[in-house]
Amino acid sequence: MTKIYEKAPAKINLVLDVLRKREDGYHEVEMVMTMVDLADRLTLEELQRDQIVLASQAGFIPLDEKNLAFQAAKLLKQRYGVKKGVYIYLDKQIPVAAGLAGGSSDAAAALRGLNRLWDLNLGVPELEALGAELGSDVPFCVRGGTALATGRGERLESLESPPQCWVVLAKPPINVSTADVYGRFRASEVGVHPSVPDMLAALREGSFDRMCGALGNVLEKVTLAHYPEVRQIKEVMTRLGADGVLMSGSGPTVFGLVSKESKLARIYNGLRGFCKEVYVVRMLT
Ligand SMILES: C[C@](O)(CO)[C@H](O)COP(=O)(O)OP(=O)(O)OC[C@H]1O[C@@H](n2ccc(N)nc2=O)[C@H](O)[C@@H]1O
Ligand SMILES: Nc1ncnc2c1ncn2[C@@H]1O[C@H](COP(=O)(O)OP(=O)(O)OP(=O)(O)O)[C@@H](O)[C@H]1O
Repeated sequence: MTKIYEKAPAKINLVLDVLRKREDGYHEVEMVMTMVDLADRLTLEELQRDQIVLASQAGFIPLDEKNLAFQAAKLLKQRYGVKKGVYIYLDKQIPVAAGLAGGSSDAAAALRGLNRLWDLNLGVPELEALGAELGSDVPFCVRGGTALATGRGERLESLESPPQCWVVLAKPPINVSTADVYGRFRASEVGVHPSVPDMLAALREGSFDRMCGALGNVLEKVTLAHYPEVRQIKEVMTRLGADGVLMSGSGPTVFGLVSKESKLARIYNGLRGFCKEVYVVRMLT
């Protein structure tokens, strides 16, 4: 029996700017996103009966139609008239509702994996378009790497990888709803917007210092106002010596970019003092 394995890495937003609210309720964004090597793992196997079955060791995520990986399988079956079943095992490692696009990356991995398992022969552009039907972050998760994302997040332009560094992720024990954060966001209240051109120049030059200087996320204003613990983690990470510190996506996870390995133990131990979920990972290049 064929088994397909797919890795579903977490993403971070190096820049997240929101330009305006659109007529359709979504927001027009400009984001620079990249992948880190904290990943869920999916195993996909053909089932004898025509059914989608999802299982996971994680007790705290839905395993039915609410799961984005399940939705990805259902979408492919409907769109291409697939009469086969699939068993998907999801080894969940990415924290949930964390701003790390865990669910979106699982959906993207399911699209990639089922394209192979069911011999659908879809190209990356087609998989990205299907991904956009599942969520704004899914097309980027299909493509991977580093990209500029515009529109509601689905229009992508691949970029060079960021200069290699360590990424420390710290997630406070709260779950933040992306819809809530966008709902509370007011474009008119943003003072200074982050500079996307500056981040693009940093990546072109391969300059770690310039990348740290160009980090910015306008959703921080909303999330930090409601969750003081996110602001506190940012302050602690900065004090402990991370070179650049930012909230990812709609939060609550905060990431710190660190160039010197010798700094990591102090930052990790300092954070672990009051935050249980801390990860030290690398950027995926
Ligand atoms: C915060 C980010 O994760 C940053 O990468 C994304 O912008 C959100 O991506 P996502 O979680 O895949 O978002 P979706 O599942 O498409 O939408 C969740 C909810 O967020 C809001 N939403 C999302 C994306 C966007 N550009 N504008 C929005 O206003 C909408 O209210 C939507 O109902
Ligand atoms: N495969 C999945 N893994 C985790 N959560 C999922 C999945 N499918 C659906 N969900 C639901 O989606 C919600 C958001 O989870 P997810 O981990 O994708 O958020 P996130 O990391 O904040 O995403 P983003 O950064 O794209 O906003 C959770 O409440 C969860 O119940």
